[in-house]
Amino acid sequence: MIDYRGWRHTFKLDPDKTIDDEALEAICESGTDAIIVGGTYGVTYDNTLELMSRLRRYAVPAVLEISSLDAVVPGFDSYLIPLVLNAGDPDWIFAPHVSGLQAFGAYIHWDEIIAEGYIIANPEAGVAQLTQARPIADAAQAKAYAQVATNICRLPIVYMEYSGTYGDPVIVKAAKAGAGEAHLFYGGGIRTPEQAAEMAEIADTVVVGNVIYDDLAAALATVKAVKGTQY
Ligand SMILES: CC(C)=CCC/C(C)=C/CC/C(C)=C/CC/C(C)=C/CC/C(C)=C/CC/C(C)=C/CC/C(C)=C/COP(=O)(O)OP(=O)(O)O
Ligand SMILES: O=P(O)(O)OC[C@@H](O)CO
Ligand SMILES: [Mg+2]
Repeated sequence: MIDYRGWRHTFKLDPDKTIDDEALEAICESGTDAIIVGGTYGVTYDNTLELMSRLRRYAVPAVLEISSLDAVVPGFDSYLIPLVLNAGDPDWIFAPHVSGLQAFGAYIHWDEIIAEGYIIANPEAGVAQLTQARPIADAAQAKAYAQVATNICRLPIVYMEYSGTYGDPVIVKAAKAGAGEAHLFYGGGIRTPEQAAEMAEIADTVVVGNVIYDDLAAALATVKAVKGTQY
């Protein structure tokens, strides 16, 4: 089992976006703890395989966050399996997982599988629209969702997802309080070292995504900011 509990910083690379070799090397050699490969739309077998092959030149762990059954590619160090806890369309809670087990059950190494309880808090994000995510009303509700993840579903990871926008630290703190023994990932809208450090003081692992494609130097600066943080 990969030791995600030691991760403080990760980059999330989207197979549907373009990254040249020089930028990929800078990301992989940045000192980040792991690369997560994933995205909501446009993730295919071919673009995932291509990115995985390029990532294998580097020592940094690479894990695939599965968002489509058409893009389950062997060769990653582990597989993250999202469950969207606040999905308004219940088919996003378990239906693809049942299909996935029927399709891939014989090939699964269970010690490579890590489930994540997603709480989607940016209603504008593609993933919120796809899953028809219910809005998070307030901090108390965020805490309760996190408690559902850890105390009822026994999920090892709670993922506070603000994909595309910077989150509310009050909500993230409440999710951390509810997460208990579960490991808290925070992702969304981090563009500066200050934002990275602020969320790293609350969450166990900070995930940096879209800024990689907009401003590589800003993305790289988040690593040092997170690593210098006490929490
Ligand atoms: C041969 C081999 C390798 C075997 C492996 C076996 C294996 C692991 C099988 C899988 C079994 C299984 C249980 C599969 C389930 C797969 C599945 C399709 C689950 C559904 C996942 C799900 C709920 C997806 C919805 C979207 C989602 C939560 C995506 C997560 C990533 C995410 C939120 C990205 C953010 O998107 P982004 O595009 O960055 O957003 P912006 O547009 O805002 O930037
Ligand atoms: O792309 P950003 O907004 O940095 O979010 C990171 C990650 O949480 C997306 O799933
Ligand atoms: Mg993205």
